[in-house]
Amino acid sequence: MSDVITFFDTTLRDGEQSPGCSMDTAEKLEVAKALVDLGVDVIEAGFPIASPGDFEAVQKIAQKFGDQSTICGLARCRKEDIDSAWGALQDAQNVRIHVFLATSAIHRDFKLKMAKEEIVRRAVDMVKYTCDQMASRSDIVTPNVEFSPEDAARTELDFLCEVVEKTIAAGATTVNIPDTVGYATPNHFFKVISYLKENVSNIDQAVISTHCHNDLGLAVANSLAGIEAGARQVECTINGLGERAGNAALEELAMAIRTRGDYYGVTTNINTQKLCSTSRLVSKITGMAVQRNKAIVGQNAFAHEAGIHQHGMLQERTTYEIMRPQDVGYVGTNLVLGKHSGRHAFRDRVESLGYDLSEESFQKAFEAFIALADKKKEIFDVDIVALVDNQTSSEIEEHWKIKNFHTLSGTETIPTATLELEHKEGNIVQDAATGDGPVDAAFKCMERVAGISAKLTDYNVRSVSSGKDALGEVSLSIDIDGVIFHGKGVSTDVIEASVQAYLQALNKALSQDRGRRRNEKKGV
Ligand SMILES: CC(=O)SCCNC(=O)CCNC(=O)[C@H](O)C(C)(C)COP(=O)(O)OP(=O)(O)OC[C@H]1O[C@@H](n2cnc3c(N)ncnc32)[C@H](O)[C@@H]1OP(=O)(O)O
Ligand SMILES: CC(C)C(=O)C(=O)O
Repeated sequence: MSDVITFFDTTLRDGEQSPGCSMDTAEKLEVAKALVDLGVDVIEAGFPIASPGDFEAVQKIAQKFGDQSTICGLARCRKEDIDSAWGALQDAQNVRIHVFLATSAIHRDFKLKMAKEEIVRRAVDMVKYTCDQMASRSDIVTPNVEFSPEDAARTELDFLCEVVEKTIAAGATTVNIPDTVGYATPNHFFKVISYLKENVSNIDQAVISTHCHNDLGLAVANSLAGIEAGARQVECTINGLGERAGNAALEELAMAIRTRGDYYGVTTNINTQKLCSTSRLVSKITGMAVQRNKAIVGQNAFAHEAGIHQHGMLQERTTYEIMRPQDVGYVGTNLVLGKHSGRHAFRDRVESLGYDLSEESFQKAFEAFIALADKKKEIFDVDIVALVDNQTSSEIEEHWKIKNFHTLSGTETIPTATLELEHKEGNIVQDAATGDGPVDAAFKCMERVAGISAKLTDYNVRSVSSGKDALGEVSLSIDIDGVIFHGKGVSTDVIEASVQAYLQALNKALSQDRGRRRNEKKGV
């Protein structure tokens, strides 16, 4: 049987220490519920002495969720802190008190101004005091007490061993080894945990835990190195929130352990399918956006845009994916269509949207897609539907085709359009016209070239997708000799879409032999 790693989530305590991420009690209860559903083993709900609000949140979370997860409160090595933590937790089931005291020379000398002996004495006394408080409840046989030598990663190893050994002897059931300032590297952290395992005589009486900060971007790597060395609890936060650059990200640790179970030989109780929804909830509540390329829960975490990758994915997903998106509850598009995409991915999407195109139509749609992708950052399904629909409806006989057009408009300018149209028999005609605006000028110009006089009866522009590079779809109707013809055009440029739509309607009219009045003039 492989060991199960205890997941200790501190989103509500260390995570809340991220500037701007404070949560009120109602928000903390919502996050706590999500953490319970996620399968987190221990929830550090707050630092009760810090404020009445924190006290209340820890108390309410413990009362509400203490039967489903272990709820923990933080305390300095001070009686008033421990009393406060116990005050918040004492009426709930499955509770833990987490006491901490810094041990590194920098913290001893400059912050606490305490000698090594005082540190040991205070840590031992306060662990014992905590155990005594908790044991006052008749059903608590072994008080659940965690001790953290703050800044352990920068503490002299022999002194760290002494503190850890004595606090375990005083009753700590978990010893947490914080890399408080994110100074460690994986090999270094592996050595610290290994050293404790080899040199602390009673180490087997407590669970070794990691608490890694991300100042060098190594929090997850260091936590994994800790697991390799024998740690069996990891402290982490959703989305890697936390003081400064944050803590080890829970979602990354959970998926690293799951994906590389072959290597670590351990498991977790995390219901990984809830990772993305929990991440979204925490992001919404704290207002801290998740970067798009964030591992596991970022919008791009399972998105493939490059044609070669998409082709590989369509043959066999594992060519470019080490995890299944559904295993983390990812909702999004895997194959993102953009300028780097190829025919395979485009065909796959077009087919999944329900189209069965002839080879010729597919080719034309693909060319239109590539042209659009050059102008637009992201192509959505609605864009493809508009493109293909436009393509299919333009399978009407093209008497005239746009070669190029140019419009001019402005406050001091007479709106003018210059067009070059190609007739189906090959001759090219150029003309120009003025109008009320560039669209009207272009319509008049097309009528002159095609030799048709039409009346615009309806004209609509709508945005197909969102963003400033969204596709505009123009649909219009023209009346020629009492018969109505419809046209549709799609482009990121609404004037171009208008020209396409108008010409489509004119072509339909010409197919019915309507309105040919002046074709002779153009030699057609
Ligand atoms: C590494 C970590 O993340 S530890 C957790 C950090 N989180 C927080 O600090 C958030 C909540 N903190 C708070 O609300 C406040 O800092 C409080 C309520 C805890 C204390 O507030 P204050 O009494 O005003 O003290 P202040 O924060 O200015 O200074 C910290 C005091 O705690 C002492 N202290 C720091 N760590 C410890 C410790 N582990 N055990 C005992 N005393 C400690 C400091 O020496 C200093 O003592 P002093 O007031 O006698 O000089
Ligand atoms: C309280 C301790 C565990 C802490 O947050 C740290 O050292 O970073």
